[in-house]
Amino acid sequence: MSSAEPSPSAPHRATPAVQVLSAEKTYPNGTQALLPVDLTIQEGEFVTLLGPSGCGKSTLLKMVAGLLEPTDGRLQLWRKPVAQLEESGKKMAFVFQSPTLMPWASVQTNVRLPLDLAGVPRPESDARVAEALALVGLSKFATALPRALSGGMQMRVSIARGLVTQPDLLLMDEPFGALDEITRHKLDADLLDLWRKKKLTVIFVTHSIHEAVFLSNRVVMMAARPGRVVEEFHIDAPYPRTADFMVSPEFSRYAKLLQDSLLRASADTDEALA
Ligand SMILES: Nc1ncnc2c1ncn2[C@@H]1O[C@H](COP(=O)(O)OP(=O)(O)OP(=O)(O)O)[C@@H](O)[C@H]1O
Repeated sequence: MSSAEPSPSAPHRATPAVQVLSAEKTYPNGTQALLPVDLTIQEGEFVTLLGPSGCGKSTLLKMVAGLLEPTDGRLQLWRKPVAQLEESGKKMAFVFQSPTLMPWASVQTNVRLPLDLAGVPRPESDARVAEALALVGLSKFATALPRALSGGMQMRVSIARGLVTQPDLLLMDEPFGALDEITRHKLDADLLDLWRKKKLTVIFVTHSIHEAVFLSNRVVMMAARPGRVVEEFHIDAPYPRTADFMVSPEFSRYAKLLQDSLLRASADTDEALA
């Protein structure tokens, strides 16, 4: 699925897609999930949030999605408040760790759901469902029920359901965390193809250093208790990134940098607990 066209490791255009402006989050029970975070993500960037459990990765992603309000500070998408994203003519989609498919409905009905909810008429929704299924390589399974599919294929359905709305911003919370390693690598590679083809802006949450190096333009390292951003790394390797990249000295160098940073972030977390 890879194309030969060179893709810069820098974003496609210098337009901020996401601006997190001193946004912080304390849950009603008093848990300080995030100290103020400042983060700008350019249009077309692939940014990964990495860090020990409980450092606020999901909280930050949900605030970007508008699913959670910051306690203080604010967030903007294409320079508009998250709730007014539509005014910018841009769209976002959220892909969760679990595919959360309707078990009684076919693959195509599952993928069509966001379009049905938005009242998109049938001929147009049919075409868009077909395109989304083709993008994730599931055209042949349009009429199958989810239980007939493997975990990796179900995750593809979930990604197709995100893509069917033709989003500009794709938010992914550990989407491949529950999959075996081979399936995960395949989906990572396919995701990079989609990102390049559709010029998406992606924020991706993972616990995997290798996945972060393979996918990202930039990795944001976070520490816990309280959750905060501690370091950032630019992964300046060119795209397309192939299996060869994963066994290159360059890859190992980035993986070591991230591993050391993750150890520091985890030590900070342990100290906070002591
Ligand atoms: N609804 C909630 N109410 C209270 N505390 C919460 C809530 N959701 C998350 N937390 C707490 O906020 C902190 C950050 O949680 P969050 O899920 O954002 O971290 P994370 O980095 O995504 O963790 P993980 O890697 O384990 O998924 C944790 O201490 C968590 O227990």
